[in-house]
Amino acid sequence: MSGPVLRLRAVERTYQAGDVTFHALAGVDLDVRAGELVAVMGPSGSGKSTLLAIAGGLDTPTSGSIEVEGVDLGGLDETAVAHLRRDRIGYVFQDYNLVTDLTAAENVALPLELAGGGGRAARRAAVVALDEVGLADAADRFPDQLSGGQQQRVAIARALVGERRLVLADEPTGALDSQTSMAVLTVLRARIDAGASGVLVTHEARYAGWADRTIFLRDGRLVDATSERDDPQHLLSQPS
Ligand SMILES: Nc1ncnc2c1ncn2[C@@H]1O[C@H](COP(=O)(O)OP(=O)(O)OP(=O)(O)O)[C@@H](O)[C@H]1O
Repeated sequence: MSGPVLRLRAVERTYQAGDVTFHALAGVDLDVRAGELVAVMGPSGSGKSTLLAIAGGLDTPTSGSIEVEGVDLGGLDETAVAHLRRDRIGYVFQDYNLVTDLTAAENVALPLELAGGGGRAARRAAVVALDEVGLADAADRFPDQLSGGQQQRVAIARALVGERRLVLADEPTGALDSQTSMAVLTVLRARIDAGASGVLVTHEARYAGWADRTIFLRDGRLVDATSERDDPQHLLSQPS
């Protein structure tokens, strides 16, 4: 397809506290193309996780539109959004979110099995996905037998197994040391270079450097963006 994999237009998310309306997101536009990784940076409370949750159909905007591979989420009922999320979108959480009593392969196969794929085909696809993240040997291990970095690589394999081409990662390196973070980002970058699209929320400029461009949120607004492969460090020192 030629259009962006993810398209946000005029996205607003407000919370009501008595008479006061709080704008967690105040009109955000964003396009992410196939093969592109966009980093999202900004101070605590600036709306990064809200943006990701809305992009992933986990939260609903107060107004504005979200399209994933040309499908407008606003035109779908709850079940259809859940299906689109399961089939098209991979979400990577800071704390991995693996099912503890399933093996690595079973964790990765889970979204395919939930989508009605046969157990064997799902298992095969899972092993291929684990191989791509360098963990084929760990297929039969349980999460508590894997290091943090290995668990996060399993989570990335699970996020991108099957037909899903959009990965939304909310501080996936937050719980990892810097060497392990590099290994996880290398895997994520390779999947993007192979044609996936990604959004990476991070607090750290050195990790944002793995993205093609960085957008910077402040008080729910996009305040600046780097061009391709710019060093995002200057955005952090930008005065309010
Ligand atoms: N359910 C909610 N009710 C009220 N306010 C909320 C709710 N969820 C988020 N917010 C507010 O929206 C704003 C944006 O939150 P969000 O979690 O998106 O920020 P963030 O940039 O991801 O922060 P951090 O870097 O600390 O994770 C915050 O001020 C937060 O308090």
